[in-house]
Amino acid sequence: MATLILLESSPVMLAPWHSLSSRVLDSGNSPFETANGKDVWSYAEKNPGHSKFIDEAMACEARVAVPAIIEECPQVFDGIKSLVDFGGSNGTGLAMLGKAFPWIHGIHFDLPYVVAVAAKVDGVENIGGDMFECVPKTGAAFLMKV
Ligand SMILES: C[S@@+](CC[C@H](N)C(=O)[O-])C[C@H]1O[C@@H](n2cnc3c(N)ncnc32)[C@H](O)[C@@H]1O
Repeated sequence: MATLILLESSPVMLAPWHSLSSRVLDSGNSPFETANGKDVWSYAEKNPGHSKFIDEAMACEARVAVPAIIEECPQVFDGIKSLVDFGGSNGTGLAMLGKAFPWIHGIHFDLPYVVAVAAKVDGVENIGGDMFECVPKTGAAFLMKV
């Protein structure tokens, strides 16, 4: 979990804590936007190093959470032919699900700049897009921390 702790304690992520009043008293902008000039995902798009930092931090949490899902509730995936991981970051979680349940056609869906640098995984299709505008057709949806 080291990368997650390093991300959350980085100057970019700590600065919003000093701008909490922006939400309550001022413009209604999020504290992140007040501190860093853009919302969190636009900021990541313009700062590839920070985006990679987020992806790696999400992956270290996924390496803990997804094996627990696979071990504790495999029956959830019975009969599922296709599954979209919405906001799947660098695809770490979906790759683990695909390995555990190889009959599932996985679709890794995230913002285009995130998918562009995600690893290619056998049995997994990468699709970039904005989930608030259009989503791929699928049998099931997987959302973790989104
Ligand atoms: C907190 S991360 C969660 C990552 C992953 N699901 C996990 O739990 O490890 C949120 C993800 O949602 C993606 N995201 C944010 N807004 C999105 C949108 N409008 N459409 C698609 N993906 C989006 C981000 O790029 C990011 O990868």
